[in-house]
Amino acid sequence: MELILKYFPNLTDLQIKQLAQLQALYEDWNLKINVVSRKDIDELYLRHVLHSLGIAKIQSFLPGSKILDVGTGGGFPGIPLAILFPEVQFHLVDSIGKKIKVVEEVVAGLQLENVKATNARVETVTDKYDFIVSRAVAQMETFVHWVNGKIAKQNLHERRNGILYLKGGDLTDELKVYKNAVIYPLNDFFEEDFYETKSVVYLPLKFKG
Ligand SMILES: C[S@@+](CC[C@H](N)C(=O)[O-])C[C@H]1O[C@@H](n2cnc3c(N)ncnc32)[C@H](O)[C@@H]1O
Repeated sequence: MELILKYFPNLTDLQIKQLAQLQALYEDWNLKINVVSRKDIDELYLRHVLHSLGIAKIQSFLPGSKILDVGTGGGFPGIPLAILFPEVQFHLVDSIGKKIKVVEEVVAGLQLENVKATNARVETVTDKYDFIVSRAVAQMETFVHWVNGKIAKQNLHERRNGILYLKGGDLTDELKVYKNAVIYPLNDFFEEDFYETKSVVYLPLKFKG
C-alpha cells in the first residue's frame, strides 16, 4: 500500500481503505478461483494495482464519464481505476464466467457502486464509452476491430475519446499502422524496475453511429 501512497498521495480515507482491502479479497478469492498467479498475489500492488492506476497518470476521468474495461480478468485495470474515480461508471467485461464471478465478489466486498461486470465477449457489447481501457488481451489491430462502434460521440474530456491500453515491450511493429497512437512510458511516473518497459498507449477512435 505504501507504494500506492507514494504515487497517489491525495487519496481519501475510503479510497485508502478500499485499496488496502484488495490484498485480502484477492488472496481469499484466488484460493477458490485462480485468477492471479501466486507470484503476482505477493506483488499485487506493484504488478496489478499500481500498473492499473498508471492509466490515471495519463488521463483523469471526469465525473459522469463511462469507461469499458475489455478482458478485465480478475478486475485489472478496472477495479483500481473504479476506486480512484468513484463518480465514473465502469463496465468490466470478460468472456470467462469465473473471472467475472471474482470481479463481482471483489466489487461487493469493496461496496463499489460504480462497477458493472458482464460475462460476455466484448464484440457483443452495444453501449458507448468515453474511453476503453485494457491490459494483456489482444494485439492492437484485433482490439480496435473488437471495440469498433463502442466510442461515444461527444468528447467530455480535452483528450479525444479512444483507447488507453497498458502495453509492454517494443511496440514499433504493433503500432506502425496507427500514426496517431501516442505512447506514454510509465517509467516517466514510476521508478520501480517493473515499469522500465511498460507504457500506456493512447489511440483516439472515431465515433461510428
Ligand atoms: C491475460 S488476461 C488479462 C486479464 C486482465 N486484463 C489483467 O491484465 O490482469 C486476458 C483476458 O481477456 C479475456 N478475453 C479475451 N478475449 C476476449 C473478448 N473477446 N471479450 C472479452 N474478454 C476477452 C480472457 O478471458 C482473459 O480473462
